Amino acid sequence: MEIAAISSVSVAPQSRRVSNAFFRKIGSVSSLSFGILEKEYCFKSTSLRVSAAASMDAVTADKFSPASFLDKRETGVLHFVKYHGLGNDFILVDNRDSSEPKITQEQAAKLCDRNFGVGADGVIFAMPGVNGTDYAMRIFNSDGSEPEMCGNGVRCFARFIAELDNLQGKHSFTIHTGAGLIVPEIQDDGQVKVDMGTPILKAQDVPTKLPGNKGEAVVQAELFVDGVSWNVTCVSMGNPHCITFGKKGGPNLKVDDLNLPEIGPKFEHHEMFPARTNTEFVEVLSRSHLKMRVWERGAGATLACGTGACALVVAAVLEGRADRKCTVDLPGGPLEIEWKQEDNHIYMTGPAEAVFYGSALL
Ligand SMILES: N[C@H](CCC[C@H](N)C(=O)O)C(=O)O
Repeated sequence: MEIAAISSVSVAPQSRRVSNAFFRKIGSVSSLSFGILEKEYCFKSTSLRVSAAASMDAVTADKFSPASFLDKRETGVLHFVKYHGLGNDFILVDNRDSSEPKITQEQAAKLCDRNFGVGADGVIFAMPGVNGTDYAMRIFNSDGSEPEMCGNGVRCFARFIAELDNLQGKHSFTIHTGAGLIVPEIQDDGQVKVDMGTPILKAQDVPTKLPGNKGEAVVQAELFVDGVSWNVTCVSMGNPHCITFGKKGGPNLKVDDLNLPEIGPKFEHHEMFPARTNTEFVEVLSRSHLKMRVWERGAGATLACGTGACALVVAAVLEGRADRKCTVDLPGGPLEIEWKQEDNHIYMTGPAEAVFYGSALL
């Protein structure tokens, strides 16, 4: 499959400038004059043309609007904006004109490839609202599978919409997702606070085949992985999570010592999780400070997982290890999580940042 050219220009600080002329040309993907570096790379059955403009003269970035860039409709070209939430990174697509994703799950997987594509943990589509919500969000993981929800992704989604609509300051949106209604609110300081809804604890709704052992919930239950017994608690945030603080009868986890690529897939594909699972390995630093590493369903080891951070606070409270308001340290940075007693909703607060605008030939 011809993956094709990827042209990207960093949305850089004010000091650097990008050219609308550059973006006008992207559609034709013609070789641009002046300082174009165009190389042909052939990898087995695929070939990839990468063209990257060197410096261009131009207007300042603040006169450049994402909407104008994303407005282009060349066939076979996908314009996107790359975002990340604590290093959990996504290709964001303005899909507000259709309820069908602009690209297939297979194309998404290829775009997420960090060598042959743009590189990302997933592709997120901003789509028209459903049943009166402002918008709808769909996401494809980097393996092409479609999860119900993404916490870091929905913070990026909120910032993406604000940029597209040139909104400044505090704004909140109602978003229809596979996990139901999700409401992110952009704070004055640029952080995004998200009402992530309520945790789902009923075993069969996580889903897990482990039997409920605390009412219908699975709390500190035994899970055998490769003959080793782990204590696990299972929580859904619309997507399934298996949370462990360590092996049965063993010492508390030191998450930095874990070999995630070795152990992660064994949890992800475990027979007790019919829809696979995200797995959070957690270290308790205090009753309000937790540290985690995550192996994500459909994405592997990521630098952060927002739904996972929410799920692990629920698990820590259920296991009596933590209070309802915690700072969760992820490899990419901290998230503030609160599981409110009064409404049973979980609130997550954290950053989301744009990195660059790009166009990919499909
Ligand atoms: N891989 C996850 C979806 C992304 C979740 C994560 N990136 C987050 O921030 O919540 C799944 O298949 O359920």
